Amino acid sequence: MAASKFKIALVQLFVTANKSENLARASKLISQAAGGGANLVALPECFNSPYGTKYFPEYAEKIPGESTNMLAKAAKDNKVFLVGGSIPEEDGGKLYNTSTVFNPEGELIAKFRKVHLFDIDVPGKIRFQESETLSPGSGLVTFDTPYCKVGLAICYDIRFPELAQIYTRRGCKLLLYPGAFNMTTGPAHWELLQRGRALDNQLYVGTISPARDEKASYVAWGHSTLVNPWGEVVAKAGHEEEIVYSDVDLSYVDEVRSSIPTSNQRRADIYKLQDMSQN
Ligand SMILES: NC(=O)CCC(=O)C(=O)O
Repeated sequence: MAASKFKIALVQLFVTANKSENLARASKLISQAAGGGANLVALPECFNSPYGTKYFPEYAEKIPGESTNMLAKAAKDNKVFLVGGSIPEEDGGKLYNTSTVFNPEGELIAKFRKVHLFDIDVPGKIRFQESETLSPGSGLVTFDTPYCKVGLAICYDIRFPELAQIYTRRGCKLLLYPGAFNMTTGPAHWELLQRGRALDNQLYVGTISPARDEKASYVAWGHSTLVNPWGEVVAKAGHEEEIVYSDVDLSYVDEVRSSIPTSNQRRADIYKLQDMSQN
């Protein structure tokens, strides 16, 4: 029988422009998280490089490559499920924002390329166009653990509720979003979006941000968070480097879903959600 509780660690890594330093720090914090009892450890979006369109080509790697080799080893050495945040990936002359997941044997069990690119223009505040250098992924990705099925997406993807609904339909009880919101949208939307996805779908939602670096060209909001199926924040980081731990109680997902059974109350006669993804 599947365990109904497990411990998650959200590693809010301080990311610099030095890739080797980022990999070494990430590896150290993964070991620390495992030592703290985590069964599943997750890193932030762009954990190996600064977040910015000009950096993606410079730091992009093949998969497997230097960064994912480190992740595979860290997962195996520490016997944890490891969600490797994301890295800029190069494949076939295109660049992607890609998340990889490793099991406790160090095997790659999932690879997700950010589906919705972060292209926004908030006048006088922030303009960011990921599509200047990145291409979007074209598939949705879940992975199995002995605890539950987990749905994976990256940052801006959290703004698209259909994606979270499809993962829920596929049986996920936890959604993870490595992400790097900023000082404009972070305070306004970061927690609200997570609580919205968690409440709509009655599951756990975890987000993992880099720590805030005021000197970086893109200043991340921080505040890596875990929200429960009732829509409550159960663990939340500040903005500095830290590891946030929390228990994920899967029986609570079942309890909330049976108390307020929205998934059985949909009106398929008047609207429907269609899963077009091949994976
Ligand atoms: N890295 C991202 O996708 C940032 C998304 C973001 O900040 C938002 O407001 O959405």
